[in-house]
Order: sequence, then C-alpha cells, then structure tokens
Amino acid sequence: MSSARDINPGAPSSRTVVSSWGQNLSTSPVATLQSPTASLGGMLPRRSVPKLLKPFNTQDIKILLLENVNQTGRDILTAQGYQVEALKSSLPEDQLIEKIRDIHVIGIRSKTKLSERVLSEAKNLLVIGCFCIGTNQVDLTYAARRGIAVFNSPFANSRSVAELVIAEIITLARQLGDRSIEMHRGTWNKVSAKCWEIRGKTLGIVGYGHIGSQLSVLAEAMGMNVIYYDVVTLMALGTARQVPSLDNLLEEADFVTLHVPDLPETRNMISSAQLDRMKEGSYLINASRGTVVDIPALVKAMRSGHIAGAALDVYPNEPAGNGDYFTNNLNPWAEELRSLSNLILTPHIGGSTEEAQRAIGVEVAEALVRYINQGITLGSVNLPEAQLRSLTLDEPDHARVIYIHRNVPGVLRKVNEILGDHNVDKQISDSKGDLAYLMADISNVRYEQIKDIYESLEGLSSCIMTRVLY
Ligand SMILES: NC(=O)C1=CN([C@@H]2O[C@H](COP(=O)(O)OP(=O)(O)OC[C@H]3O[C@@H](n4cnc5c(N)ncnc54)[C@H](O)[C@@H]3O)[C@@H](O)[C@H]2O)C=CC1
Ligand SMILES: O=C(O)CCC(=O)C(=O)O
Repeated sequence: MSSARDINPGAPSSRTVVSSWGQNLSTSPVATLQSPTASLGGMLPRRSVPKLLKPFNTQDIKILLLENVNQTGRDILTAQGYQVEALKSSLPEDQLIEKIRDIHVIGIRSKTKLSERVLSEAKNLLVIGCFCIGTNQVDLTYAARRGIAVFNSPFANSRSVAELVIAEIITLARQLGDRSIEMHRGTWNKVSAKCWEIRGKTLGIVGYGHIGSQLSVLAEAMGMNVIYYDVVTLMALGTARQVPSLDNLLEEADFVTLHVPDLPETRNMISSAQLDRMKEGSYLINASRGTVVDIPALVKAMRSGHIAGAALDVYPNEPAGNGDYFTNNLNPWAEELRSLSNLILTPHIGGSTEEAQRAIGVEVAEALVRYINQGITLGSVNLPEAQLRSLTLDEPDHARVIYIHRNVPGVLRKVNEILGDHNVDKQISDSKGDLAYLMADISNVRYEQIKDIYESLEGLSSCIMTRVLY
C-alpha cells in the first residue's frame, strides 16, 4: 500500500510533496510502505485495516539517537523505514547544534541538554523522545512554543531505581562498600561497630511518586517503617505514613531517600540546615537529580560523623560518556567526595537495567512512531493530548490535517473555512496554556489539493506548525 496510490491512482511516477515542516521532499512511489497490519489484509474485513498515514516517504525522516538508546527502540524506528543514526554517548553542544539542524527526530536520555539555544537551531525538528523518566534536560516550554512534541517513559525504570535504593540501604547500614574496597586492597577488617540490621529502622521517602511508592512497598517487606513527605497528599501504601513537613521527616528517619524531580523548589533541597535536622548517625540517598543535594554541605556533615553514610547516583555535572571523568574538572568537590568512607558513588545507573532499558526503548519508540505517522500526542509531556481513530484502507481520498497553533480566539473558524471545501469526517482540538492542537480527518481530498491546504494553514497568523498526513 503506497500512500501516493491510495490518494491518487493517477499520480505521476515521481512526485514532490509539501512535508510537515514546509520543505519540499521528493518521494518515490516505488518504495511501498507497508502498514504493520497490512499482512492481515487477507484475514480481516478490509474496513478494519488501519491505513498507515505518511507525510512523505519515511526514508526521508532522519532520526538521531544519543546516549546508547536500547536496541529495542532502534529496531522499531528502523523497521518503519526511517533513517536512524545511533551514537553511544551524548554530544558536546557545538556538535549537537550541527547535527540537530538536519534531523526530524531526536532521542536522548538524561545527559543531552536540549536548551532553547540548541532547539532554536533545530529547524526541521518535529519530536523529541526522552528515553528516560526525567525531562528536565529539555526546555519543554520553548519546545512547545515551536510545536515540537516531547515524549518520555514515565515509569518503565521506576522498579530498577527502587531496587537500587534497597541495595544501598543495606550496603550503607553494613558498610559493605568499605569492607569490599578493603578486601580488594588485601585488608581483612572484620567489624560490627556501627553496622546495623535495617529491620525496624525508619525510611523517610521524599517524593512519593512512581519510584517513592514502589520503594515504600519493598522497604516494608523488609521490615522497615516507612514515612514520606510529598507536596501532594497521597494515599499511603501498606502501613506507610505521610508526614506534614520535610523537617518532620528529617527528624524521624534513619535513612532519608530523595525521589523528587528537578524543579526550582527542589534545588539544594537538602543543604546544611536540613542535614543538621537529620538524626545523628543517619544516612542520605540521592538517586533523583544532582541538583537536589548541596554536596559541599554533605561532605561537611559526613566528615563530622553526623551523617554516617550516603549514596549518590546523580551529580550536578555528569559526563557525556563513559571514561575517567569523575574529577574536580567535572565537579569541584569530586576528589573530596572520593576520599570519604561509607559513601557509595554510582554513575547515574538507577534506571540502567536490561529490563528497564528494553521497556523504555519500546515505549518511547512506539510513541514517536504514533506521532510521526498519525499525529497522536497521547503521553506527550508538553503538548495537549489528542488522538483520532485511524483512517482505514477503504478511505482512500482522506487526509489528516494537524494544526499546532497559538491558543487565541477565532482560530477554529478560520481553520474550518480552509477545510470547508472538504468533508470534515472527524476533528479534535485541545489546548494547554498558550498552545492548542487540532487534528481533522477530511475526505474527498485530491493529491494536488494537499499543498493548498498546507499553505493556507501556514498562512494563518496563529500557526506554529502544520502537518498534512495522507
Ligand atoms: N537515578 C536514575 O537513574 C533515575 C532518576 N530519576 C529521577 O527520579 C525522579 C522521581 O521519579 P518518579 O518517582 O518517577 O517521579 P514522579 O513524578 O512519579 O514523583 C515525584 C514526586 O515528587 C513530588 N514532589 C515534587 N516536588 C516536591 C517537593 N518540593 N517536595 C516533596 N515532594 C515533591 C511529586 O508530588 C511526586 O509525587 C525523576 O524526576 C527523575 O529525576 C528517575 C528515574 C531514574
Ligand atoms: O538512564 C538514564 O539515562 C536516565 C535515567 C533517569 O535519570 C531518568 O529516567 O530520569
């Protein structure tokens, strides 16, 4: 099923169509693009086979995947016929800017900073896939202003983070890191002083979202008492108990673990005053974001013995790739941290398990394909969420119009005037702040009319981005 022939059987054998972003892209009718369900064509009534919408030949879609995105995600994108370039690490800003000018889709994890400066160079960019939970590395507001959708995977690695934290609680309580380092150096140091069971100890969870609540269940199963603090009132799992303030939590917990997003309010949320409030001999764990803990204050509290141990998985500055980078050049206190005992340092591996990475690869890649091919925004973190049921194979002269626009009065009237020569079969429109997203499936569209529709919509003063899929 080639999209060109579905629309217009008489289409010339080579054609140029207007793409979603206004470039002229040459497409070849010889490259037949199969819907994933096309192979079912003989078994199902024709009406139930969704039509795969294509703005143009998928080989024209260029995707850059950074930070070793899992093979599951790469396979899904490659199977669509997109051009996929996958790199193992992130890129320095100048190289990123160079690459981003040319691509339609970028896939990243937590290291790649997609700031306004970088995104303003991304003239063709349609969508960003964050193959992780956090989206703080992307300027979401600017992306929305440009009509660039952002997707993430909201919980596929939550369990992996929670399990890491459980491991760290026991490791800190038993000083396992230090004993192991000593043995690697040939030193036998059998001690029990200040080594504890975790049974009956209190775990204080800051941020009771996907990770915090999962951790709560695991910790209780191991005999811990769980308290949590969150800005939102949330249902307690098991016998966990929400406390009214961060101070309450710090004063009561033997282990404090942080699971909040990077927000202006969470930056240096744990500094000298909060560390002083923590119990003598208590422990701190941070697997959220490096900005949440004031590290020099933590170093001081650990040197004094007030904090008996800590585990850090995240840092204010993290290197783009693997190597000998954890030095003062990266963060000015790195070498001091490395000299402390009972301090577990891990290189942002909370979500780094085979299970999590495979699941994230599938989830985010599928969201990207749905968005590229059909304009569906379900799960987007910065655009209104909208979907229309698929067009089917018995609707050959249909097109899907997607109009991302400023949320100002009178837009729908103007859009419907433009679409008015065609039958609007179904339409959805939703807004989020200053931005609105409209999808309309129109029928009786001849191939030659697509360019006119596209140009008329692009000519409206409210336009941010227009796409016509057919
Ligand atoms: N180390 C790693 O590899 C990973 C780190 N993360 C980090 O963990 C963070 C948390 O992840 P999820 O649990 O999935 O997020 P979530 O969004 O499900 O939960 C976050 C919770 O924090 C609460 N919160 C927000 N501001 C707060 C404040 N000022 N004080 C107290 N509570 C506050 C929210 O109400 C929410 O309940 C992510 O934002 C990400 O930065 C996530 C995955 C892997
Ligand atoms: O695995 C990664 O690269 C990032 C994990 C993380 O911090 C997240 O999912 O927010």
